[in-house]
Amino acid sequence: MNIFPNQVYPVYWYQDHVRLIDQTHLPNEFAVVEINRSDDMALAIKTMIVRGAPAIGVAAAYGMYLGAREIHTDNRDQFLAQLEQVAENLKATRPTAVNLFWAIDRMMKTARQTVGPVDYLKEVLKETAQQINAEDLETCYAIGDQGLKVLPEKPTKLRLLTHCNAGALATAGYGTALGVVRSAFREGRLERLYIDETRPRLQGAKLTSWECVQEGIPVTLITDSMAAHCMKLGMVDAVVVGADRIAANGDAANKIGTYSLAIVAQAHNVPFFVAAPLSTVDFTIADGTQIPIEERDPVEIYKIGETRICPFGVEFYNPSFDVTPADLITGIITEFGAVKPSELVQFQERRVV
Ligand SMILES: CSC[C@@H](O)[C@@H](O)C(=O)COP(=O)(O)O
Repeated sequence: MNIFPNQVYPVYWYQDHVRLIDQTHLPNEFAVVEINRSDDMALAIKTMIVRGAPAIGVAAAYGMYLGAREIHTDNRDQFLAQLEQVAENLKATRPTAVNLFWAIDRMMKTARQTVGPVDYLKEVLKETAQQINAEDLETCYAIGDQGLKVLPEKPTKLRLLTHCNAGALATAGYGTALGVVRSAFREGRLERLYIDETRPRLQGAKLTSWECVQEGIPVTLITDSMAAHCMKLGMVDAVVVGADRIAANGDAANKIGTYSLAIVAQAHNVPFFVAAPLSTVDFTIADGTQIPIEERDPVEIYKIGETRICPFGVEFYNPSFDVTPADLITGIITEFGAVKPSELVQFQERRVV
């Protein structure tokens, strides 16, 4: 079931262009933007019109095809050299979510390995982007199913807590962490979802709560600083979050605030799950110290709406992600099963590219 109206998805191919749900306007306005050029896709990723690790991977795959379409040469070597430039431009948008790099590398590898004239290569790139899009949706459903197997058996109806938006909007549809919540809801296993508002960009308040309201999922919004209090009162049975990049040892980068949530969960003996596709696992890095952390414009923290909330003269630090060490994670829920962080390497061969 698609939670969006009129066969719209967060990222999808429509006739001869890509359409994106503009996530900067939700929840007040549901707008769809058309993307025809690779540069515009890069800008949409940078400005977070499209956001969330799997969704920016899908968007970047389409960005590669749009870029390929703009290259006018019949010479294969020249085509591949120019496509490399397109890839670099798209890779320079956001550094943390590895899905972006995974999708671009997969597209580049496809182009290099495909035999035939340039026009045929372009056609294959379009099909590959569409395949990445379709695969991501299937992967989310599988993560939802796998999550159901490892959520606590008691109580029958669970009170879950999530951070940021790892929902349909952050993927090709359905979601990873919110996919698990969604599956629990559909199976009658969800009492309530608590959502951290997720300072500073408020993806929890603006996006996750919007998704839940669309589907009738019972939801309570809290500020990030309330999670410990809620756990102390016994209001939370498990935490489920997404990830932007998971190292080979299971350290997981996700939206800023996830790490403190994991510490709080451990202090209260609340299981802490990370739900993510294998495209989010970066087996080339041993641990989380090697994950690049994006720093964003400080305006995100010194203004709420149009109002400045602090005096002039202060300095700012605005890291957009943090890394939760593997030992704070109860299980990593992938499309192939949920495992302890230390067991993640068993899936290495199953990762495409
Ligand atoms: C399935 S999305 C998982 C993560 O990408 C999500 O939790 C997150 O941190 C998104 O960050 P964002 O900065 O909004 O792109």
